[in-house]
Amino acid sequence: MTQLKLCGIRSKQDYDLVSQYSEVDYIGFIFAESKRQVKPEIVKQWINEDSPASHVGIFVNPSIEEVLETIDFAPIDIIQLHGNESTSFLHELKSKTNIEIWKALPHTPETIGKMDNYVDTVDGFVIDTKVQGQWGGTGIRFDWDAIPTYVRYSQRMNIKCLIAGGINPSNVEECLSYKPIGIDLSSGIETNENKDREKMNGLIERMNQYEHSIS
Ligand SMILES: O=C(O)c1ccccc1NCC(=O)[C@H](O)[C@H](O)COP(=O)(O)O
Repeated sequence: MTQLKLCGIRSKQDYDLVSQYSEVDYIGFIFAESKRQVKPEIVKQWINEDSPASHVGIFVNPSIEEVLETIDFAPIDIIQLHGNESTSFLHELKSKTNIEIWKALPHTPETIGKMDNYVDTVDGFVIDTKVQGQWGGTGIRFDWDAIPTYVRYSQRMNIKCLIAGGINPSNVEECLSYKPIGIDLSSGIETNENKDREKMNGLIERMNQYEHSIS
């Protein structure tokens, strides 16, 4: 099954809702400045460390100290970087944390070249929509005809690659038809800034329907 990451958990209620679905592989928390920003000491109280899902901490151009302090508080399995972090920063971060690091990159004609720069340093990629002045969580999709190029790249390089940006229950089957390795959603499962049970049910139902239709 396609890997599933749900991001931008803002409350214990959000966390408990998304944790109910066995299909969820990754649960993400935004530690960067955002309407979805959460504090590590609060996230620690929400996380169930026995959860089969991995917990992902999202940062934008953080300092090494900021990441270290955050993961000291919150039991984070994966660091996802959404800014302009350099490869030397990533090397240093890896040596100091020794946990999985994913680099988020906006989809542009130059993205594959950028992946080449990072591929030896990171454990995975998230390809998201480029929106001027925003780092992520925009609810806007990019041209999904590009997805197979990212899939071929990640298979060739043997590295994880999730597709993000504007995926929701209504378009998830279309997205899956491009055969991404994993997908990452935030806005598409929200109503009034909370994760929404009906949208979650719709998402999982349609993902399962798609999987059955191709099996
Ligand atoms: O979601 C945010 O507010 C955010 C802010 C700053 C950096 C990254 C952010 N989100 C990262 C994610 O992994 C989102 O899931 C991804 O961008 C997809 O979001 P959406 O288009 O809303 O589904």
